[in-house]
Amino acid sequence: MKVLKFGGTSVGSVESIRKVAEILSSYKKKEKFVVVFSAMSGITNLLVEVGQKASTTDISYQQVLKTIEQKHVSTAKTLIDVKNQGKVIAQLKLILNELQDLLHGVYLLKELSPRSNDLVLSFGERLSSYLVSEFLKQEGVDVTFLDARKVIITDSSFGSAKVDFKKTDKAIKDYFKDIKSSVVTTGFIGSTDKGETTTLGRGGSDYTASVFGAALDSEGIEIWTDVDGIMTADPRKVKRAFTLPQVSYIEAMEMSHFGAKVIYPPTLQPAFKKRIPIWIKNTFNTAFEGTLINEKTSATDHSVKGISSIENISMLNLTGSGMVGVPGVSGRLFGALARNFINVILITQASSEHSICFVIDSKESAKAKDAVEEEFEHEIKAGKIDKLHEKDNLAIVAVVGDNMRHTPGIAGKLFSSLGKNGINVVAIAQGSSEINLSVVIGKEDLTKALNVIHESFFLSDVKTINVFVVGVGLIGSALLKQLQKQSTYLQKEKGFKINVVGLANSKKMLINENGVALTSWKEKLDEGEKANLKEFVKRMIDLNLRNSIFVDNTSNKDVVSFYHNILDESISIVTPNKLANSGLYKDYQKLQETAFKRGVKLMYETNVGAGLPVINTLNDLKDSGDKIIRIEGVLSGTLSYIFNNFKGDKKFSDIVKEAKEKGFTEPDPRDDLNGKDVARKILILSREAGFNLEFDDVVVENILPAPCLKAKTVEEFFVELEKNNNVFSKKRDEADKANKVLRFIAKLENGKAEVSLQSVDSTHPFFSLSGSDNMIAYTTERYKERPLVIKGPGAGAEVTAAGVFGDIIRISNYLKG
Ligand SMILES: NC(=O)C1=CN([C@@H]2O[C@H](COP(=O)(O)OP(=O)(O)OC[C@H]3O[C@@H](n4cnc5c(N)ncnc54)[C@H](O)[C@@H]3O)[C@@H](O)[C@H]2O)C=CC1
Ligand SMILES: N[C@@H](CC=O)C(=O)O
Ligand code: NA
Repeated sequence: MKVLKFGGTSVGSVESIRKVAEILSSYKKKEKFVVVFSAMSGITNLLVEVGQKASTTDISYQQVLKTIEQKHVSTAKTLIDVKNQGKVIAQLKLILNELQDLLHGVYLLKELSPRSNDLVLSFGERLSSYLVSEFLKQEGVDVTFLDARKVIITDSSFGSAKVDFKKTDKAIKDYFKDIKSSVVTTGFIGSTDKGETTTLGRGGSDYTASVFGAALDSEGIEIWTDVDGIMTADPRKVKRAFTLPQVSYIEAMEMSHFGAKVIYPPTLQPAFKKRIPIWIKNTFNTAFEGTLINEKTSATDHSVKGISSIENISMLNLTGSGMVGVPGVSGRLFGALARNFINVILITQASSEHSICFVIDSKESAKAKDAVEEEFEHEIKAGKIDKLHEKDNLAIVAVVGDNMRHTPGIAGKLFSSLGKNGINVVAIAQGSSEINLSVVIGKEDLTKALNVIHESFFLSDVKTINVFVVGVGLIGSALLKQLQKQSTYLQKEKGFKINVVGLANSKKMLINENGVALTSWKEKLDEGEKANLKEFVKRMIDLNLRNSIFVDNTSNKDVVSFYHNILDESISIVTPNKLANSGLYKDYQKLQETAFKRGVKLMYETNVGAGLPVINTLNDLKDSGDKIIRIEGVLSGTLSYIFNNFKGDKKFSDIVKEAKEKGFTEPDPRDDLNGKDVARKILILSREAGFNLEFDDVVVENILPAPCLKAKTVEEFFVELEKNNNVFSKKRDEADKANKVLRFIAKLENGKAEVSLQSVDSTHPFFSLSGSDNMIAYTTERYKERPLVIKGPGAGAEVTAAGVFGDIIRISNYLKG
């Protein structure tokens, strides 16, 4: 015979009771069943309140009682046909009168003993079960009502009474001998030998179902609730959590120990013991198959089955030299906690024996501290043991699964995914059963940790990368376009989804945790709020999303001033902006160190040669042990374009304008022409090559006449440049006479960097450059005779955005791995 149990929400309203009847109607023809009901949702809380009020002579208990009465009577009026209503309501009133008399007694006595409290609470199940049983009969389901107090025999520990299985099993079996119909019974309650009403404690109705199931050797128990079953993680924190079709008894125990509200597994122990399968089903989604809990997890199932968590915990640490090698310290410690009824959630002790850590509910930390310090009073006075050290605002995350046993790599995966997201692990515990691995972390990191772990273990197919983009000008907007175009490919082929969470330019900003639609980002940003960089960065940090990347597509100094803080918060950075790496050497070094310390990435391939692999190549050479002898290059797309096209047929100023229109120049083209942009690039390459240079160490030849430099705006600059065209044609003519061309060349040799305009002849490798090509030649110990050369377009929106995109992909691969 099957045993079913419906929780409070399933009998909480007329509509849900109708659903229950529908579900049970489908059983009636097939087989008999036992069905256990909880109190209507909200009623148990009202019963607690009404008892409290009566015992403190608060006469408003009568109002609460009225509310309880109304809820049941009005439900009966709607559900029960007129011809039966009188009888059913009279019976409900009879039960309610008994409650009223009881509360009157409590009111007079000004006392609510645990015994009378249990009696008060019992009315919730008695009322709901009776009412639903009458409705079922009316709907043609053949049931008999049984007050479970007649068969569930307990001791007298009121509040959480222990079932006497011998007597209970016999009573249940005896009762069912003569019963021809299905049976409706009350969850949560039992009675002592002497007939005193008791309650079974937390999750009591599940327990009732389990007790019946075990006594009747049931073929299965169905727990009907308002969710689809046991999920991989708390769906309020992990949006992509999903229902597990099957878990083992042990997995169910481990998972819901940490706060899963679906079931309270200790109450299912009697059923576990008899290996009775249990289904968790949703009253409001009957088509869904729910979760089956049975003996064994399939060998092919995920190694990690679920992730559970508990919040608001504190960690206490008992330390002291007097503990090492002294037996009995832990016995005394945990004895003191037990005597004070403090539940210990997790324990760790390092093999140095110098300290014992334990984790408890934060609410109990003051009590625990007192208890332990009292226990070790003498040792503390003698300086052998220190006072308890307390750490609050913590959370526990645990991964659980039968198949974790003997599967190497789980801990590695867990810790590396946490580490890459900057989540600090405060303590670790794994039982030798290997089916639960718990980590203690800061409470503020809980949601991030759950999502990171969930993605690592369950969604290895697609990982979310959260991107915050500042600067949506030429490069930024080209990047967004590329991101949008590649989105499907990246999800399908690379296994990550790039979620653009934040967007900002100098006027507006926008943050949307679910991702900004890249087809309409411009309109969305226009409707956004006023830009405030500090606030933007703060919100990004506060959101604390997993796998976050900050992308700076500006040429702005203020944005750079946030880099350190961003990296320190374990957020990676990608940028084409050269200012961070060409500022003071100590700042450059600090950023590198912070990124390394936090396990995140700072990537800037586009700082030199736009999308060309200039910086990555240099790092590969260096990392593989090569030594850089000389770096020589045309490092400016703008200057390359200008001099490649300055052949006498066009004015110099017009070619500069063309370079700007083609998107090669810096926002202010003077940054290119004054040699500064190239100086920054050779400085960055020098630093990457291992030289500790400052910007002022780079010898720069400026080719711009003073009036051009002084001009206040870019427009004014062009006016001045036009006036000075002859300065440039003169240089060109001189070179031409010698069969040479002008090239703006950067060089690093013997630790010295310089940039200058040179005339080169046809034997020089830079002679034949065209378009906006950059060319970089690395002469190294391994590439000594002929240098390693990188050549190609070194400026422009598409190639630069592609380089930024490449860095984002590299970081995504790293975070994913
Ligand atoms: N154009 C090219 O070929 C290459 C450019 N780069 C670099 O790429 C970066 C971007 O260049 P472009 O897109 O051409 O510049 P742009 O002037 O077109 O765009 C700059 C963007 O940054 C925003 N911005 C500026 N200050 C800001 C602030 N304080 N807060 C928020 N947003 C701010 C602007 O509103 C704009 O959206 C520069 O650092 C440049 O050196 C690097 C390699 C090649
Ligand atoms: N303005 C720069 C763009 C790339 O850094 C250039 O012209 O090279
Ligand atoms: Na590059």
